[in-house]
Amino acid sequence: MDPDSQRNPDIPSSSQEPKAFTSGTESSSSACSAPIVASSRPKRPQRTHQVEGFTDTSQPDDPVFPELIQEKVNTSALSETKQPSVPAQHLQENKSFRPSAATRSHISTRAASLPQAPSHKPPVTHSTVYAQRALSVAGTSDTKPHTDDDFRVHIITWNVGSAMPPDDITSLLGLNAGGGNTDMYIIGLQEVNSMINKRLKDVLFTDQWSEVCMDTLSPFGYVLVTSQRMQGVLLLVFAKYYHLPFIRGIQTENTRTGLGGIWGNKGGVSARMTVFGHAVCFLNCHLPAHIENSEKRMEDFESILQQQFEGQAAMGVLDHDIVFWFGDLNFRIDDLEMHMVKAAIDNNKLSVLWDKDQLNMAKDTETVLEGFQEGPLKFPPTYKFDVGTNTYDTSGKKRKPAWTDRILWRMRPMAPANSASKRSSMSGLTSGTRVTQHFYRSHMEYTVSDHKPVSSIFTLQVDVPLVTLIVDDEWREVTDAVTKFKVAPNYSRSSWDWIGLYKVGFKHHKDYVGYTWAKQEESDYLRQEHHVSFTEEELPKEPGDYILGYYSNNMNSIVGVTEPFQIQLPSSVTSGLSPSDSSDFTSEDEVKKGSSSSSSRSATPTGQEGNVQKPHSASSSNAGSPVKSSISPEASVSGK
Ligand SMILES: O=P(O)(O)O[C@H]1[C@H](O)[C@@H](OP(=O)(O)O)[C@H](OP(=O)(O)O)[C@@H](OP(=O)(O)O)[C@H]1O
Repeated sequence: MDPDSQRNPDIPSSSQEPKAFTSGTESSSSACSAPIVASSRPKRPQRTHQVEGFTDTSQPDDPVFPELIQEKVNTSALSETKQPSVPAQHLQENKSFRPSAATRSHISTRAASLPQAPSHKPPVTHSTVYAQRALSVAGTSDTKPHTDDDFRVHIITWNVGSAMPPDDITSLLGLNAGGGNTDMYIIGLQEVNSMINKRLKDVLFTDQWSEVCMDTLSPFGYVLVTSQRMQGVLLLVFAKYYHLPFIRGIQTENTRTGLGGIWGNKGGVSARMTVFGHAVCFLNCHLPAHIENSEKRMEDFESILQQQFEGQAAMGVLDHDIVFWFGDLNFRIDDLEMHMVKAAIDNNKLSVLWDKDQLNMAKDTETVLEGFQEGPLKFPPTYKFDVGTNTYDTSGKKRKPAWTDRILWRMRPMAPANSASKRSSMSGLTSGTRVTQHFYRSHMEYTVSDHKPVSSIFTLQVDVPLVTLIVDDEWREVTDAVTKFKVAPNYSRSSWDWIGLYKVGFKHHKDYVGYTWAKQEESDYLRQEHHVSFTEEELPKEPGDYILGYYSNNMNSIVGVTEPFQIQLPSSVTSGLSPSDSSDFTSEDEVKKGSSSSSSRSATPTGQEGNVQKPHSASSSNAGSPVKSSISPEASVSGK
């Protein structure tokens, strides 16, 4: 019988599917960077004006020119802040955005070929960094709960109007109080001075905007991960330095849409990467100006979306698990006269303007905008101001105020379960990912440009693993060979679940070198945490890096893993025991030993509840290397 086909008939097959979160999708087949000049783009049916999936953004209630929001320093939180003297394991980032985050608390410090999070935060000389992490989101009226498990992404967009950077951007970055709790900063600028002589200087040296951002962020432990510039459109991606090993596959692209696609004064620059295994794309756009160009803006956006990232992770913008789209999108407020717009702003009636915002209107009709979400526009229009003031345009142009500067996001939709497309196999990718917007605001205090900057903080989370295994980072004695495990409340256990011991570099979940049943006594049912141990016979003779994997009998897959840890037992233990030395087996087990060859891949121990007493455990200590189970859990089950 094929053990892999032995699903528990009581469990519907859909619920037996593991929810894996890995990165990478098939490349879209769309043509590379061919501008779309679609005169009539597909429209989609009208829907109610509502922000899909938006949970909350907590901006102060429609203040007109709000005063700088007072930083709320939570003193009780402060008293609990993490100081650098706290042991390393308590300082470890434990973000659920990372795979198996909860399993990381055991602090494996082993270097091994499997990806692992930093075992501890390296010493930080900036003494306030840890204190700051416990504060509420800086400079905001954030009311969303967020924990250390969140991966925090702070996005800023600003049309800087060819201005020099201001001396101090700490409040823009939320660093003046409570800073340092963000994991990544994404800064999208437009109209960075790109005069020829300035560009030449910027090629030789770093441009001043990049410089000021780096200077401001580096004391807080942020480093520039990547940047992309297309004339005045600049995208900067920063991350905490200890995330660098987990930010991979970085690629950048740009699309010119100015002058029919040959000039880069308008267009989009993007950076894609996997962040802890999740494919994320950041897209900074400067779309055409002027009220009458709404349709052109959509066309250009569609053209920019044709960007294809080359290489192994060849994919388009919308193939990413999460896309953040921001910039001077240049949409304006239709219909309403200038005085009505200004009255709405002055009287704090911004909602009057929402329905006339061209982007909001386009969201209802444009297919290409489907899935893009945006928080409510509770800040006043960020364009157009007299430079150096908070006064809307008094020049001869008399531009109507507009929310030109925007930040949106999009989760990759799940393919229908029965879809035959290539992506259907990845349909679960984003099912457990959650993006929460914590605030969406403007920054009125910056006056160097005719636009105000806009920023937003997001937290990214994925489901925690169904089973969390906790193990010490070294097994030097047989008595160390213990693991604790916790199961998620929604996890359906089977008494035939087992925990396999794998040598790092294993190729298949059946390549365990030893295993033990994930026992659960009757009296255990309400316990959160369980203990199991490996006996001497189950331990490998070969020292090296190993991991434990929890195999779910119901789901036919591994649903929890540890990071690599080291096994190095004393020679007295590893001197060799013949299989017959194991006294753990019933005579029936002994009879069945022959069914599992030590040289072949072990059969999946998919135990159907049979009429044979399960062994407590099975021996893996057979002669030869790599050590294979001399008897698999499967072999111990009647009828196999
Ligand atoms: O000519 P391109 O390269 O498209 O650049 C445009 C023009 O400079 C616009 O000036 P004008 O109105 O004189 O044509 C300006 O509009 P405003 O002067 O209204 O700001 C736009 O600013 P943004 O709207 O910030 O993009 C800017 O993007």
